[in-house]
Amino acid sequence: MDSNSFFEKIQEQYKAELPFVVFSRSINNTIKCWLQKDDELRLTDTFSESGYVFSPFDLNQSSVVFPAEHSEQLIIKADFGVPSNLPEDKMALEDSETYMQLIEKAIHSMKTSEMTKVVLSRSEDIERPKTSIFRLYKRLLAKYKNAMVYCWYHPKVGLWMGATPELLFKVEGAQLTTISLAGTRKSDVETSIDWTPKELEEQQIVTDYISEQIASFTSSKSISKTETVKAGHLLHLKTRILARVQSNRAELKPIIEALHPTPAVCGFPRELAQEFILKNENYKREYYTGFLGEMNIKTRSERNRNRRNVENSAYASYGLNSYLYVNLRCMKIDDNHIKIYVGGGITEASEPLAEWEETVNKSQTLKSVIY
Ligand SMILES: C=C(O[C@H]1C=CC=C(C(=O)O)[C@@H]1O)C(=O)O
Repeated sequence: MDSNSFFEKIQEQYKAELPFVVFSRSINNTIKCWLQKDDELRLTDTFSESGYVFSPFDLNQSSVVFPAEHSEQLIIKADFGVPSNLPEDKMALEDSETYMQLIEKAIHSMKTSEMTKVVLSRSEDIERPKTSIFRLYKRLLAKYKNAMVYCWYHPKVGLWMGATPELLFKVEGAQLTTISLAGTRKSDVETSIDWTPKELEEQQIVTDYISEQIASFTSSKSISKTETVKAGHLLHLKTRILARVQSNRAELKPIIEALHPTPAVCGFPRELAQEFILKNENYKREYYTGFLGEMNIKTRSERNRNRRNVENSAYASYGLNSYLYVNLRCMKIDDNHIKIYVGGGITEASEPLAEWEETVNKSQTLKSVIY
């Protein structure tokens, strides 16, 4: 199937007001879609289905699933196109005061409580230009080749689009991979980055937390060196954590509960930070900083492929694979408006103005494809 017929098919689905998700996987250079055959809203809190899941930040709210048995899946080789020369951003018009006051409040609270990090966020409403959502999606794809670029739609929920740099985790058979991501800089600096102690500390909190959270059900853990990675025009600190899940069939729910929400989108300790967010942010994150992706996909894997004298088929096995991403750098789109969601990690060493500017930079990554 070529790219035109692929997108035409999704467009027809959208016109018929049927649920779909289209997403890129840069790792194997593909774009895939799931088209649900009816418009039923199916929810999950067990994460045991084989399907595509779309979950909110607050898991007390429901997660939507497109079950495999009710969906058609299509896949094409990615043709990301060339990013057009889009004008650089218009400044955020919003009043920065409210957001900076919220940061001050968090810093004050950290001085008087056990909380050491909290991720605060805000949304920005802009008018939707006449561009079709598929054009917007293709522009995002062209600009964010390393990200998981998605567009998700359900007629009873709405339309979300984003380009996330953050894997929540993937499970391939018994192999669990997750990352810790934090720290943000603009990537226009040519010289190597001198990350500040505040940024390094913020990212280390995430790595330590993840290691601890998975310790009780994994073995053979290995933690990579921390590196600087690019996400659009931003840079982040990233560490990769690998481990084996101690059972043949890795059930998703305990892993999700252990890792979501990570201190990269919530804070530390998790309960205190989550309470602070839900009480003080003054808006609903909905699916922003939730997670999304394919879960429990039966996949054939072959072991010992190099051993010529062994019949391969004897060594082929089926594992369940899941690829879940944190919903960052995302927006909710309706007929006339686009709501962009952005946030950043706050510690006691945070400077409110710099934190505000960081969220402005993050919203620019999305706005630069909208206008
Ligand atoms: C919460 C967001 O980013 C997180 C991921 C990477 C770096 C972050 C930071 O530098 O604060 C955040 O923890 C967001 O982009 O809305």
